[in-house]
Amino acid sequence: MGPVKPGLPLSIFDPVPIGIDEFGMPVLIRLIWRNLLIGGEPGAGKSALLNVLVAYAALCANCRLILLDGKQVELGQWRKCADAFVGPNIVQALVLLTKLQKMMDNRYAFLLDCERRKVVEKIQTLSPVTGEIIWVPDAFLPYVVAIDEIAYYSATIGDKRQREEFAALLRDLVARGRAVGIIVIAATQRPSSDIIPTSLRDLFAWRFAGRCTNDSSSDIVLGHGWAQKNWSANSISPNNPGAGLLIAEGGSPQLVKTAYLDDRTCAAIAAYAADMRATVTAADRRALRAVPAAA
Ligand SMILES: Nc1ncnc2c1ncn2[C@@H]1O[C@H](COP(=O)(O)OP(=O)(O)OP(=O)(O)O)[C@@H](O)[C@H]1O
Repeated sequence: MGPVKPGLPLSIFDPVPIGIDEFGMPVLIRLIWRNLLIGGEPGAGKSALLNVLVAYAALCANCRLILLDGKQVELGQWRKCADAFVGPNIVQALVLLTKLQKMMDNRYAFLLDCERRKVVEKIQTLSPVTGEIIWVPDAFLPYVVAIDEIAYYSATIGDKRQREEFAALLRDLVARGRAVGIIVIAATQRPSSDIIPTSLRDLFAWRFAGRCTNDSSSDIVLGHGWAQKNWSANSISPNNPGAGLLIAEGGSPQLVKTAYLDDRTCAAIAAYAADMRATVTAADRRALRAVPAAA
């Protein structure tokens, strides 16, 4: 594959297409400065949605990927596109999240020094060559942190102290990571209050509930009271994987059927994205996006 042409990689700052609504219209969500919680019973289509989002992120030259997957095979196809891939190993997961936490603190210190509040796609600067005003990418790239099964790390493997440490680190990343470009997308097949306490759920601005076994599980993902207003993911047919209720920009649940990438398609996109990411070095990333301010 030849060098990547300007404009070809996607941008993590753009809205991400995830599926269609009841009218067949495309549904897009903006991931930057947001986190997404995905819940639902086994087979509801959580990993499928996670794969769609990871595929998009992999195709973005301006974001990095971190993957945690206790089963390894749900996100394993994207490991060549990722800066880090952690399987069923709580120690590695803790080391990784601790590093991310440190990076988050450093990024905040940087923003404070620059008197800025959040990472942006491009900033204006003077070209050292021509002296004209140009747009260049921000000093650091966003990270998409995808976790396929929170409960595996926070309630299954390791000892109690390690599980609690995982939960605390995750909560901190979800609570503080947005402004510095850390986007957490976390899935769980156990939407119960011990895995997703309200205080953690409420930190996720975007939420997707695939079919849930009862109204209270649906409320644990979407937020208390939605089932009472007839928005329950329990009403979704078990024969309709990928259908779910999404809370995003509009603030109210919306019925969505997510896109689906089969294994072959994921493999093809992952191979392409890995190639593209290897080609687009840090310098290329700057050059790709450094266009005159008037453009
Ligand atoms: N959007 C979709 N359109 C069509 N089929 C889908 C869609 N999403 C999922 N499926 C089908 O449902 C199956 C289960 O999906 P998936 O593995 O994503 O579920 P899950 O909720 O992650 O399950 P688990 O919790 O057991 O990991 C897929 O193998 C696929 O056949």
